[in-house]
Order: sequence, then C-alpha cells, then structure tokens
Amino acid sequence: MTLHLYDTYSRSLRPFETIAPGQAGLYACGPTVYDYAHIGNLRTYLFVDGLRRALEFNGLQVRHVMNITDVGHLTSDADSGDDKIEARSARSGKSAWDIAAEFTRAFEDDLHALNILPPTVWCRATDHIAEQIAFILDLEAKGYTYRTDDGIYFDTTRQDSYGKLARLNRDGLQAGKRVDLGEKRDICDFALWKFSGVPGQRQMEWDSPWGLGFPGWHIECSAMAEKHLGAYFDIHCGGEDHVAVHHSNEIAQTEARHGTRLANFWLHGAFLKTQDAKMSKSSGEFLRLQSLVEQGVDPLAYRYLCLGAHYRSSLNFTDEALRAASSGLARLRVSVHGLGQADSEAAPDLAWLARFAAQINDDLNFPRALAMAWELLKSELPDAVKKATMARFDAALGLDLLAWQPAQVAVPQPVQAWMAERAIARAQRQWAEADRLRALARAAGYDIDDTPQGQQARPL
Ligand SMILES: Nc1ncnc2c1ncn2[C@@H]1O[C@H](COP(=O)(O)OP(=O)(O)OP(=O)(O)O)[C@@H](O)[C@H]1O
Ligand SMILES: [Zn+2]
Repeated sequence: MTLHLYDTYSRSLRPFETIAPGQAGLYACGPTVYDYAHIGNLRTYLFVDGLRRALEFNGLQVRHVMNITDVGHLTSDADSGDDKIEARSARSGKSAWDIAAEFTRAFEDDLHALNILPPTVWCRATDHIAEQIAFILDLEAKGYTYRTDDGIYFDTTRQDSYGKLARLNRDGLQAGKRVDLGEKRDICDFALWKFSGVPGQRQMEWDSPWGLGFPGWHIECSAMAEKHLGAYFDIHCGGEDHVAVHHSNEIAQTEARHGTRLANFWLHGAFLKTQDAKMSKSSGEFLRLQSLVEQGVDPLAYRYLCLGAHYRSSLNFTDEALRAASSGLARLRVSVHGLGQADSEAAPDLAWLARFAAQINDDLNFPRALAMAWELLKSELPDAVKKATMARFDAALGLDLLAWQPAQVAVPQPVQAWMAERAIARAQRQWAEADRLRALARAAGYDIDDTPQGQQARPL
C-alpha cells in the first residue's frame, strides 16, 4: 500500500506523491519560546517525527524544516496584546533574547529525550527579518496591504480563497462580529508588520521601510518556509489550533505573493487534553516532560503513550495511562533484549515489513503499528529474524528498542534516591517508612526487590 495521508485542505485521505522524485519537503511550525514546552506541545512534535519517520520508511529523503518563533507572537490572535516573549522578559527581568535562548535550549533537550530526530534545518524568526521585509514589500507592490496606526496589515478581502483551509464562513463571521476592529478593515485581516510604538519600549525591533517595528507571527513562517523549501512544497503541519488562523494566514500570504498553494498536503495533530480540556501554556497550568522525569518516568514512556493514540484523535492524559505505557515499554524492551544479540547475517522478514508498512501508510496508524511489534514477538519467526525485523519497525516507532541494555537500565534518579533512603529506613527498622518509599517507586513504575546483594529495582 502506498502512503496515504489525511489532507486537511481537501478534507480527504489522499495518496502521497512527492513534488520532486524521491524527496519530501516538510515544514512544521515550531514553538513560541516564551516558556517551557508542555507535554501537549510535545505530542504535536512526536506526531511530526512519526510523519517524518514514515516518509523515510518509504525510502524518501526528507528535508525537515522547523522554525523557532522568538518574536511577534502576540497574546491575542487578533493582533492585539503583548508580544509573548517581551511580556515574559518584563515579568522575569531577563532580556527577551535570553528568554528565547533559554527556552529554545530546553525545547531541544525535550526533543532529544523523546528521540525526536533533529530537523534538517532549524530556523529562527529573528534571523530572517530581511526575508520577511522583502515578502511584505512584495505583498505591498501587489496591492494586498494597508497601513494603520499600529502596523501594516494584510487585506484578506482581496482573496476569494481566503480561509478555505478552515472552511471559514466569512458572511457568518461578519454577521456575528462583536469585536472592536480598531483600524483593521476586516475581522480576518492580520498584521504583517507592527510598529514599535514608544521608542525603547521593546528589545526586539528592526528598521523597515515602514518604520521601527517587528514582524507578525504568520509572515515568519511563510518567509522561512519559502527560503528553506521553496514557495510550493510537499507537507506543512502543526497542531489543530493552527488551522483557523495561523495556517490560513500563511496560505493567504504565499498565494498572494506567488499564486501557488504553499503546500501540497496539510496535516494537523489533535490535542493532548487533561480532564477533557486542552493542555495550554498560556493558561499557566501544564505539565512538562521534565516534571515526569523527576517522578521517575522514562521520557520514552511518554512516546509510547502517544504512539497508542492516532494523531487525529485527541488524547486524554492520565497517570494511569502513563503507568500502563511505562510498563508496556519496559516489557517491550525486555522482550526485544531477550531475542539475543543482533545478527548481521539475519535479514528482516519482508512479509512482516509489508504488513507494518501498510499500517503506517494508512494515515500513520501508529497504534496498529505498535500492536504489530507485539504480534511480531509472538510469531513463529526465528529470534534473529524477529530482531532484524524489529530494528526496521523501530526506525519508524522511534523507541530506541535495540539500544536498551538491562545492565544500563538507568534506574531513574528519584527511584535511586528513594532506594537510598529506604536502605537507611530498613537499617533503622522503620518498616512503615520503607514501605512508603517502595510505594513511591512502584508509582513510578519500579518495584524494589530485597535480595542478598541488597535492593534491586525492577521495572514493573
Ligand atoms: N494541548 C496540545 N496538544 C497538542 N498540541 C498542542 C497543544 N497545545 C499546543 N499545541 C501545539 O504545539 C505547537 C507549539 O505551540 P506554541 O509553542 O505556539 O504553543 P502556544 O500556542 O504558545 O501554547 P498554548 O496553546 O499552550 O498556549 C503548535 O503546533 C500547537 O498547535
Ligand atoms: Zn507557522
């Protein structure tokens, strides 16, 4: 089965064909680095990584571009409010540049911990100001812009196709309009360039043909995608919240400049929720990957959890689901390890590979692909063939299964600390305290055995 992907633009499952033979250009909207990523954001990047791995599994060479939004993302999608990074700077006393650098680094660490392949190109919005200005100048020359007191805006009424991605009902929007538009002519119009306002008030600002200011969030992606992938490329993706505004505006800009469609395929990942509500950075209530690690959870257990839900279905995060994923991953690692040394002579089983490919090629059905890894283990194939086949599966699953060694089972630091405290509690015959510490370790997915050699941690 050839790769089929669900394209949001056409609302249909389409066979994937590359624009250039053998190569796929992939653009994923990156994070706004004013805070740590939460595990919801990371679910989206795990989905993008699964997509990239599926393309590579199909023998394609992928040019994966990801941006870092380090300027211009305002607290309101209606182009009002503060720049999120400048606002964080004002709250924390650190410079806007330091804030962006600090959270970019933390984001890269998260991707690494989740075994997400680094993009071919990382690009920062602040490194592409000239490209964004050139883009806006071109839009201006083509008659798509107007000026207000606070910036240069894109005139969406010039485009009949505006909002097609989101199936936007313009008439309905106008009728229901209650917001104060200010000088904006239409509710859908959006800022391309914002003026700085009071001089010296902002840290990130640049000279431009329109005066001192900074770019809007949407122009960043159109300009960087064009620079690194060309005006029309294979796949553009992000979280589902980008459909209505951000991606609709990216399409509007590129179509206005080039008359092309920006991307052949549009893919969107569904939200991670907690108690049925979207996990959200701006609400301030969110869970970081690092917080899970501090509770003794292996980051790849979160990857395993995400693999169990299709990217277009929302996923409700619970402690119970995470515990089940931790235990599933631990059992899978032990089983794969039990197959013995990888044998360079053994070839993967082609029939199993074809069955596995059929799952990921069915719009990235990773839940079924993961189930197939378990089925492979139970099959009648010789162990060496299972191992060689599993290595190929894992190139797509990204669980780093073959690298795992029991001797190196890094018992997570908090579990080690509980074990150390428990050794003291036992020596002092404080059995209740020893049991309490063991319960903590169990909740983190590890049991503690008391052996003649001392305590040993074992994944549950
Ligand atoms: N709860 C979630 N589940 C899955 N993906 C999400 C979730 N929240 C945001 N995303 C996605 O994470 C990516 C990075 O988003 P970004 O850093 O811009 O977050 P944000 O919009 O500032 O955060 P938030 O929406 O949490 O306030 C985007 O692709 C976005 O669609
Ligand atoms: Zn974007």
